[in-house]
Amino acid sequence: MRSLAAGTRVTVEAPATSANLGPGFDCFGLALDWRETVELEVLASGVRVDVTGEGSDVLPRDESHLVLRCVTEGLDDLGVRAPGLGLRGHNTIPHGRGLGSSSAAIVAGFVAARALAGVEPDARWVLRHANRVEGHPDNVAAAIHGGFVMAYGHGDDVAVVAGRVHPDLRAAVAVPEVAVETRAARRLLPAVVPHADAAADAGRAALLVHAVAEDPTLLHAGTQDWLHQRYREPAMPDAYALMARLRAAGFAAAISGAGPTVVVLGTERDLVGLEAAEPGTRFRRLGIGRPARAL
Ligand SMILES: Nc1ncnc2c1ncn2[C@@H]1O[C@H](COP(=O)(O)OP(=O)(O)O)[C@@H](O)[C@H]1O
Ligand SMILES: N[C@@H](CCOP(=O)(O)O)C(=O)O
Repeated sequence: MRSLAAGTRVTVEAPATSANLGPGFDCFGLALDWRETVELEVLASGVRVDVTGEGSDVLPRDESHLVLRCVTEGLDDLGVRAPGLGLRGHNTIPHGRGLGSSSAAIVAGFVAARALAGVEPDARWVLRHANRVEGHPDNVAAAIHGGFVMAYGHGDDVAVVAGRVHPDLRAAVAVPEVAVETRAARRLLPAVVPHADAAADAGRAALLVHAVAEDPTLLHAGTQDWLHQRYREPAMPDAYALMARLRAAGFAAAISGAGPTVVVLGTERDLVGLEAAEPGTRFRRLGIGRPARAL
């Protein structure tokens, strides 16, 4: 196994992502223009972790840190060893809000592993590893490719197609203070759903691909879901109610990922009335995000 020289370093940036977008459960992912960076350095020995921003009060400072775990797993797979590792995380994506913080961390770790090992970037390799760690491919695929993606496959056999994004597409997110763990939100989903709901979601998912690519006027119809959001309402009643009110007012609102953030899609013009519709709520407007990359 090749050993890396102490002092080898890389900085990686990865975007926040919004998954599902209504009917695309575990398939659709949208990268947002909201990034965080992490610096990795090969040390002569030991582990050093320094974190600022989101999660800095709770994240582990040892080798169990999610980014470090992915760097180590990636290096291992590449037949490379780091005698020690230092990490400096500049975290901006809030955790457990449905904005893909864990996927950003995981993807950053695998991208960093290849850069530290001095091998060329490989999106398929990162997707395979990141999907295995995350357990669902939508956020990691969007973080790897940027823009709008459709991830598909079964288990480890995962692939992704990048969809076209209309140049005027924007997102607005309302991010609650409270976190909901993705794992907990997944446990709320039923094992069986009515055939009519599955069929309706499939139709809306197809429509959403067209709406995102060509026709933002169809975003409201295209973000309608019957398969998962309603089952998660008990874990995020306020977010669910906000989404329902926004939809009733004509906005293309959905629960972002496993929630509780509410994401609204539209052109800049479509999003103008958000604050007037929900005076107590702060919306952050975002463009579409770039792929994760070593800087
Ligand atoms: N930058 C990071 N560094 C280390 N761990 C992280 C980072 N971002 C997220 N995590 C881990 O992922 C968890 C959040 O994952 P999850 O429940 O899937 O929510 P999210 O929707 O934010 O991805 C955090 O509690 C933390 O354990
Ligand atoms: N398809 C997943 C997406 C989870 O996204 P996250 O940003 O909440 O981790 C799900 O809905 O469980």
